[in-house]
Amino acid sequence: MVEFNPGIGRTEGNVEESISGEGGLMSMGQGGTKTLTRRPRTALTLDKWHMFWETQPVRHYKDGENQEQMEGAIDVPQPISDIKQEPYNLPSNYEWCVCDVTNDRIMKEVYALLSNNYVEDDDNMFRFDYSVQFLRWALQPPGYFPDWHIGVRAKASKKLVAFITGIPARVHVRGKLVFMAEINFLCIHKKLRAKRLAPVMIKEVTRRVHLENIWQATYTAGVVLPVPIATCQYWHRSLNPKKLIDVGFSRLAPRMTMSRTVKLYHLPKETLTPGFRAMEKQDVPAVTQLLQGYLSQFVIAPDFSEAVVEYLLLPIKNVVNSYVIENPESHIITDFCSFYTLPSTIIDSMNHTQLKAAYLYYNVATVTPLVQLMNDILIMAKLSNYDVFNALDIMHNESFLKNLKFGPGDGHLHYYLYNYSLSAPVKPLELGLVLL
Ligand SMILES: CCCCCCCCCCCCCC(=O)SCCNC(=O)CCNC(=O)[C@H](O)C(C)(C)COP(=O)(O)OP(=O)(O)OC[C@H]1O[C@@H](n2cnc3c(N)ncnc32)[C@H](O)[C@@H]1OP(=O)(O)O
Repeated sequence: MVEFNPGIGRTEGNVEESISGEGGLMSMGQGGTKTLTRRPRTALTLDKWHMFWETQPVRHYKDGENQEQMEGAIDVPQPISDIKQEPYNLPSNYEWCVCDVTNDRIMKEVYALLSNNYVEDDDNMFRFDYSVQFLRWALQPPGYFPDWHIGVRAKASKKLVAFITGIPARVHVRGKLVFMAEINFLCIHKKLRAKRLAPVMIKEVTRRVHLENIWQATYTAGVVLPVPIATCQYWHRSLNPKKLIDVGFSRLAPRMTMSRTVKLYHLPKETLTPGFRAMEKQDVPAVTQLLQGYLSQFVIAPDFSEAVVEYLLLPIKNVVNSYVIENPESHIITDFCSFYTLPSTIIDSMNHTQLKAAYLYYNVATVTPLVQLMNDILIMAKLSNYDVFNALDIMHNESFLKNLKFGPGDGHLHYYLYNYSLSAPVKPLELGLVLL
């Protein structure tokens, strides 16, 4: 999947070096097809020397991939008073800032940075286009810490050039409740790449998380770092095949015409399950119960309180869509499904600027067959003009993907834990956690 080109060598103007004295190796990736799986252009391989990651409390390849591991924290917590009180040093022409996500002007800057510099597919045809509204939702869950929304600015121009965020999360790991940070939206302006700024940003967010007495984190990435706890695959269900083919997201299959393809992906105009409707505030306790019951079977899953369910899963237009099935007679909520909205910019297309993608989020099917529930959610996405519906092969998703005409993408998404070792790797179907 990825290729390491060892010939690239050491880089100039190495930010991390100026702080920690380490050198800077860089690697280049190869092209692929169309899944955007948080894979930056510089891809990494298993046997690469990870100058930064080698120093971190994560599992390392030298530990032996299949060797039995201890389960639990790698490093014990330090006393808070021993934690470095000052931010890490940046090169002299840059400074830290907190990005106040409630501030429209600052969010415009964050949006500009991410929409021009965040994750692209290997061929640089598509780039994630997280909306301001989505970012606000993703970054302010109950109990969030404003100073975990970290920016780096150029001192002279004050231009925002890099970003990383954390949010607090309660996660069950093999039945044990662990307080964690979910780290996301690590982004460095294209002109500042390969200067070892990322390790400094990761160390700074780690420091701020530690100051809240939290010692574990979880994150996902398209790159292979030491060492994924699980590797998942994205699957894609065409909703608007003509546009997907036009913009190069998918190809016409051999011996298929456009009109046969359009017919193949046709969906009914109405959902099929009686009692299918949008989730409302009054459903929060029932949905929480459904989720808690369902998610308890997975090795890694969020601990959803009613407050978190209300925050994360009540529908917000163009951010998150959630549906329940209410039994028409008993009025009991028996099933739940949801997706979030993450469009991508189509980088160089004559006819289209944006790909509207829905990403499967959390589902629980207790009465309705999961495949039927998923068919209904596809119908809802189609009715709302999404172009494609994406799903990972986690939880029980594999059971319906092929049936509902999802096709496998080329990209993989790797899940990671920071400062937590698992006794064995986790299969995608043992994962009950979706990171945005
Ligand atoms: C307790 C609390 C703990 C909290 C922290 C938990 C950990 C959180 C970890 C962060 C989770 C983020 C989750 C997401 O947001 S995943 C999304 C990541 N973002 C993108 O892909 C956007 C486009 N790319 C970029 O903006 C840059 O290429 C980034 C910023 C990714 C790297 O910038 P750049 O290309 O200019 O590189 P560098 O010279 O500064 O630094 C090179 C070093 O950085 C390591 N690297 C490269 N990519 C990633 C990556 N995605 N996660 C972790 N490490 C990564 C790399 O292995 C090397 O270290 P080593 O191999 O030599 O050792």
